[in-house]
Amino acid sequence: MNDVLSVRGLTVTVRDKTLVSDVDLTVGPGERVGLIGESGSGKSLTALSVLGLLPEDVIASGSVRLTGVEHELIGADERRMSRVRGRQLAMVFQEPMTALNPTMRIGDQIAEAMLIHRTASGRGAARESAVELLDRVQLPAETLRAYPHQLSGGQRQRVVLALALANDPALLICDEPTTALDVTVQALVLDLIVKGVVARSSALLFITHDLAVVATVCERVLVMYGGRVVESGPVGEVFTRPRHRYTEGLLAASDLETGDRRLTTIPGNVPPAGQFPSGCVFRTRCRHATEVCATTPDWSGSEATGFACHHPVEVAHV
Ligand SMILES: Nc1ncnc2c1ncn2[C@@H]1O[C@H](COP(=O)(O)OP(=O)(O)OP(=O)(O)O)[C@@H](O)[C@H]1O
Repeated sequence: MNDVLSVRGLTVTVRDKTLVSDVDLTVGPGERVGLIGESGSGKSLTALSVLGLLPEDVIASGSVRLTGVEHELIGADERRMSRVRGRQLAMVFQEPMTALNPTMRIGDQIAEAMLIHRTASGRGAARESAVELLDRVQLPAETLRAYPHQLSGGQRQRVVLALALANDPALLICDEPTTALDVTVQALVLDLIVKGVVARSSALLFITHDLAVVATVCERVLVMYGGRVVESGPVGEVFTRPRHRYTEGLLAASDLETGDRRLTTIPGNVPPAGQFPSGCVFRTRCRHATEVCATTPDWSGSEATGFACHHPVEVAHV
């Protein structure tokens, strides 16, 4: 099947400085792909190149193709890109206020997103869909009449998600969507993002520096370092058998391995012989506790036959 997003040889420069080098990246239909890397590694510039939202002095070259869009996205003018953004291509950034109009009621903003792209037959139908969209992100119908400043950060980000999903995009790009939120609502927003894309069979490109979040949300991951993709593969493989020294470092520094001293990460599908006393019970205990994690099977006994979770596991004696 054709990829939803195909990025080939993406290079981003500012004046004579190269910020992103020769990035290849694909996202298949309905696939959830994570893009990780330390601060300044080029994750956001890669996403902004796809969205056509780079600052004026920053230049992208290479190729970005999106399913359902005839033309090349690199170099497309704003008129063309504004038809694609919010329709085939939607985004959720870290700060929800930047995506919302402070002077417009939530209901009107969601309805407008559908009317602009002609995905609703009229204002009445658009408002009906807006109520349904808000319900899907667990916000009551009264939210339609609210202004952004009357909502909490978590509620605003759920509105932004409802807006992003309003036109059933082929691809949703999220750039650190929960970083600015209180930890208590982070898990809910992550869960709603996954549910939202799964329900629409939309593909997801998810940018974060948080490896635990990628392990929760994504199926495949690409690791960026110094503007290049240095490693990629299924999340389970990359996080348990990293091939690149930089990925090993990222994993060592992440809270996949630190925190509560009762928590440890089993490197690989089977605990190495002798690492834990026989008769231990290994139980996955995910920080994020989203539905995605709740499906992770519990495993007990000293002879592992399969261990599906790459989150920290709680080790307790029987
Ligand atoms: N407009 C710009 N002009 C010059 N350099 C820039 C510009 N925008 C970004 N950069 C540089 O490009 C590099 C990559 O930036 P980018 O924002 O893509 O990193 P990132 O991996 O998303 O980091 P973070 O996780 O901190 O958001 C950084 O070194 C940054 O300083």
